Amino acid sequence: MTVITRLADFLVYLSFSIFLAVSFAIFFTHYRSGKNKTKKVPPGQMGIPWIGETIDFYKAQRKNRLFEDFVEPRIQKYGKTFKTRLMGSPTVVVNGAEANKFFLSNEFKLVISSWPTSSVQLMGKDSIMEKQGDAHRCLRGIVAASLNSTGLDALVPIICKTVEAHMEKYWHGHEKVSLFHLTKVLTFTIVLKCLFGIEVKPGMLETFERVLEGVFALPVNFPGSKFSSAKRAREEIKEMLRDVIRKNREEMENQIEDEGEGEGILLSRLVAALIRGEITEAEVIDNVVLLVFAAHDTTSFAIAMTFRMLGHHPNCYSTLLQEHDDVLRSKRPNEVLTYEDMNKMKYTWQVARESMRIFPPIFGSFRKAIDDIAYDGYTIPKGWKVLWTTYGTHYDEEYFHDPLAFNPGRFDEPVQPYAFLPFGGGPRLCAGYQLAKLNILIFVHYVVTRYDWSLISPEEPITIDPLPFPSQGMPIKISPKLA
Ligand code: HEM
Repeated sequence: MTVITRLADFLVYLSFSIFLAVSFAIFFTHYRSGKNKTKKVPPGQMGIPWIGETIDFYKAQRKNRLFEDFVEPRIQKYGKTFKTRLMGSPTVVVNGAEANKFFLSNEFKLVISSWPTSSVQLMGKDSIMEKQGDAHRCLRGIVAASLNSTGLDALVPIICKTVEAHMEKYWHGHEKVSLFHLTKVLTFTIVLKCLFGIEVKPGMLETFERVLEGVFALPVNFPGSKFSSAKRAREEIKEMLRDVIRKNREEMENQIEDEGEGEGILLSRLVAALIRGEITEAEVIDNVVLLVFAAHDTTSFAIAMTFRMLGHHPNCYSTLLQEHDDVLRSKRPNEVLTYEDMNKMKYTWQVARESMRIFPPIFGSFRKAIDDIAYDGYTIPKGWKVLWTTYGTHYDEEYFHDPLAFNPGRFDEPVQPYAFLPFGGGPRLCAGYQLAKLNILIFVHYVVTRYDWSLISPEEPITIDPLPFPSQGMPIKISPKLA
């Protein structure tokens, strides 16, 4: 056989293979789309290819009107379950207590949490938010052991001392402070120092903030982009944490025979699990980073909104003040608060919950269908995303009478499960909600018992980037109370 004949055979063979591959691809695409056509997917608009309705979504988000400008008009048009396309993914937005219960409690069975590529790269693929099944259970167990009532009992005096030192440094001698900026500094210190035993050094908060700025940015790593700056900041944090973890490990290994596992703070528990071989060093690092982010902007926004609502509702403020004066009277001078004191702050917690109902720190979050899901008479195809929202129930008359009115007393009565969910629900319920509660109650106690205060800009707009925040940092006027 000549070279030419061989070449001709080869070309025939190649053409035939290409023909088969193309036919198979066409058949497969038709079969799939035919299969999808038989499924009744929820109503809604998918918008233009790939981009879908992402621009409308972002525009509404920037104005902090995601619910009013994006979700609500579509609910009016299509109902509580509707489809759209966001950031390249077909997505079904679901609203209502039943939907929240269905999707949040079926985590790992029908859906898994699904974060944008940039979030995963910056938080780390080994963080709890990316873990499923047993790996998730293992990490959650470690976090929960530090943040259950025994762990928190020990944390209360430490948090009190941290708040006192913070006020001495940043409030004392000032007539005006930026409440939101300072609570960010405080919650950052509480997480780093109280949970991880890490001293906050100058510039650290700024480095963490640079990472946060890239969490929802396009994952393009060119010089000058938000994402590449965030990646560099993430590397710095990794180096810093690696040193802290290795030092901690060395200390614990040297004491391990006499003193057993850790001293109770979260980092010690993570390092103890590392020593036992249950988790890796990368997992410790990624989870410290994740916990700092999960804790700090959310809690500071919840605190800021609690003060905003107190500023707007003087009657609620008087009731709350009475509660704290009573707690103060039950203590000796300079005696710190205890975990039991938190139970005496019932009204304060109602005020904070009502503030989080109206201003939830987290809008909702994305899940991904791991199988075709039958829901509400529709099929959500495998691979599609599902977005559950806090606003979908928080602002719904069906669950909260006169939903836009601020009424902490509504929490006198139990709320329908999965209707009030600033902390999410199901297996991924916020692992730190008890700590967030302590932070809020303790901080409110110190401010209202030590200072008279008023909002400087009561109608300050709320912006989102990527989480909500008061656009002017929430300036307040303060003056120390006379003893
Ligand atoms: C007011 C403050 C806070 C709010 C509103 C909040 C809200 C939330 C929400 C809505 C989720 C669920 C996300 C989802 O379903 O995808 C979540 C998860 C989580 N939160 Fe919080 N959070 C707060 C404070 C904290 C604090 C103080 C910590 C820890 C120190 C923390 C640690 C976590 C962790 C580790 C998860 C992931 C749980 C998992 O995947 O199993 N959060 N949070």
